[in-house]
Amino acid sequence: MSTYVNRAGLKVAAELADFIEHKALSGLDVTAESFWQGLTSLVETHMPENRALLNIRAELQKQIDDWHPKHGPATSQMENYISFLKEIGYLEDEPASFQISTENLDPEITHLCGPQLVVPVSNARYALNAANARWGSLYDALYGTDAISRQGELAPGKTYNAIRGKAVFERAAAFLDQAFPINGASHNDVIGYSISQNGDGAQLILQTASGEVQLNNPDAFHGFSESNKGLHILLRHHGLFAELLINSADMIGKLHPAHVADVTIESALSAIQDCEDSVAAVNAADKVHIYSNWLGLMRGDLEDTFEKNGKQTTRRLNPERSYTGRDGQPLKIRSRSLQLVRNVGHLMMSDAILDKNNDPIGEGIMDAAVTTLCAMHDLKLKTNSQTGAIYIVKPKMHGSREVAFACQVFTDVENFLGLPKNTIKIGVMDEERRTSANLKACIFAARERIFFINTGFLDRTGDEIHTSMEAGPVLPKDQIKSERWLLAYENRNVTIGLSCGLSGKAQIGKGMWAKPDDMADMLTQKIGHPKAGANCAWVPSPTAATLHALHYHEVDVHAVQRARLSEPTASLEYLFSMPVLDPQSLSAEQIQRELDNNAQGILGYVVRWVDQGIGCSKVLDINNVALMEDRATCRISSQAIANWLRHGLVSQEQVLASFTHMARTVDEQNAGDPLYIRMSDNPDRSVAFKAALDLAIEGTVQSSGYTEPILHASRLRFLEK
Ligand SMILES: CC(=O)SCCNC(=O)CCNC(=O)[C@H](O)C(C)(C)COP(=O)(O)OP(=O)(O)OC[C@H]1O[C@@H](n2cnc3c(N)ncnc32)[C@H](O)[C@@H]1OP(=O)(O)O
Ligand SMILES: O=CC(=O)O
Ligand SMILES: [Mg+2]
Repeated sequence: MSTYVNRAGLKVAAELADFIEHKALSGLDVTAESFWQGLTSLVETHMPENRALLNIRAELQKQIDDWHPKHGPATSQMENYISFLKEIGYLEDEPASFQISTENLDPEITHLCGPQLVVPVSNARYALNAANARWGSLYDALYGTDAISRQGELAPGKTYNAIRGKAVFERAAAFLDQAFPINGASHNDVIGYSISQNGDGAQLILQTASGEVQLNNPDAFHGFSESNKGLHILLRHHGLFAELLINSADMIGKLHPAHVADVTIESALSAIQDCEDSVAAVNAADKVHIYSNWLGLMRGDLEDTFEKNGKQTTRRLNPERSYTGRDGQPLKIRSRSLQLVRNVGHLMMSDAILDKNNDPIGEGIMDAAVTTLCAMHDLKLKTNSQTGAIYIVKPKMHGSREVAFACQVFTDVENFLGLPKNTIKIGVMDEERRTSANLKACIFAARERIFFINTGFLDRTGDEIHTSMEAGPVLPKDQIKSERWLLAYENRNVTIGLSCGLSGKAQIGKGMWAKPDDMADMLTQKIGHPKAGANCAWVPSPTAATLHALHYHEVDVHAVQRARLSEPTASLEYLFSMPVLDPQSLSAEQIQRELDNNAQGILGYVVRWVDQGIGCSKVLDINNVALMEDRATCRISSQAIANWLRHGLVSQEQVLASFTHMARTVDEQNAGDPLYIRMSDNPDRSVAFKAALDLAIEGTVQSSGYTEPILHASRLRFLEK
């Protein structure tokens, strides 16, 4: 339990007050008094609306729950369903045609297209890595993953496998041929890359056995530099930089016919430092930890010291990259991804601050004020945004009134912190069904500050199940994702975004690649995102960013967007078309396997959340595929079980038996973790086991099917033990 201090009528956890007054405010022209006064009035003005919005969610859900038993699934009488949604205010009137008018956005948002990395900001080591993931080694990403087959003679082995290395050279050359083609030759034919300088500047020389050749587009050569690593040659295609490192003495370079020791490419153009679904932050200490890391990123002085491969390493933010431009002039290139921060949504309350009635305040309101305050350091330093913008990603909003509410909170934060109007930009997650159905109205509500829309299909799938809980049993979770509703959702997001003028002004983003170790599969599938017209799509790691970046060289996203501009928007009928499952279509074994798979995923995720405070984990599924699990994926699995329980496909005893059985499997999988606390020895005494089970058994009554309330309460119970 926190010790509180009084600040302008609020009770603030002492450690949070200390952080704000001695760290976050230090060096800014904002006094502690004005900050606390501003926060107090923010809370007083907005908490009633925050509560009202949550009540509306519950009220609408109740009416939808009541409708289905009388009428059946939406697909059985779509017209009637749509009229009903209009009547209850779930479906809003669509605004007339308009274009967004957001100003002062960085080119990483408006023009450059590339991967968007997400990272739990609670983990400084990873957060720094994400900020530095603007550039990544293509050689490392290819060599270190299944992007190059690991079979037979290509298997990585214990020491460097030169055959695998050669396959890496060839794949890298294929990339160079695609992005930087050579007149009448291939990069595979090049035996020397060099620079020639004269009074007019620098020129790239490519030597083959049959003589000198030229890039098709000589303007793709941008500059060069020399360092103790070798000669660095800077190229650019589709706005994205790539660098060849030439060094004949290097261990890798000497094996390459043209001594290319590495190909490094621009990878994560932006990174979302996440305060939401990938973190476990349940009390004032956790929030202060998160805010401190974000402050460090915004001040540029975050560092973390840790042991890696038996060596102490200190990680810091990378400095800008320096080159000599083609014109002979010094050239600075950004080395860090553009930092965005994801706040929490409107649901959760935080007792890090209590209001005048001793009630916890909206955590989203607190995040808005504190993450903006921290980002004000960058407004002075300009090492992150070059245009004076603060980028806040706002998740889990339902409909346009909730978006308008978030924007109003931002306006008031700007006012009390003395920031120009619309300094805070909003990234609207399109991840709740009511937002997808009213997307145009949602964008309209944020039209002056919106910097992205993004299809968070994981939360969105959880909400799809929860919203139609009473319609009937849902399909197994992998099948849900290939249904027509999801295609309509993804398509509508792009076409509506384009019709509201996002192209060239803001991002249309797509969702997470949730199989962090399956890079070959990602390379095949995720090109679908830029091909659909997405400026960016989420990746779980820097390596995935480097590989996904290749897709943005292959696809000209702005051309796709131009082509899709006149495409009609998929109808609501498709959006609401998720079918109910015919229970007879699944065998008892299939039902059991789906239940076990969901139970394993929930347990594997929850046990680390509750016992160790880890909000995002790699967890094996029943087929031994490592999956990224966060609160959104846990929402899907728990809602899926809750739905089958509700419709009698599984019984409560069966669910308990499955969790008990899978707890043993999860315990075995974690046997190598010295901090791990086993569940299966005594499930009745394991807070984590109970939390996992509750998420499924109590799933139908969780607000929108969210996992946060049970996870937070369970972690707090664990900490009190
Ligand atoms: C539905 C949604 O909301 S999706 C958004 C939420 N999800 C996320 O944010 C996913 C973020 N990703 C992660 O947390 C991790 O990649 C996990 C949990 C999936 C896997 O983590 P691990 O098991 O530790 O990964 P693994 O062992 O393969 O790699 C660790 C290395 O990769 C780096 N790394 C992994 N993920 C990231 C990341 N997202 N950002 C930066 N670095 C990362 C680590 O820094 C570490 O390198 P280091 O030793 O040099 O520090
Ligand atoms: O936040 C992303 C999602 O898919 O949910
Ligand atoms: Mg989400």
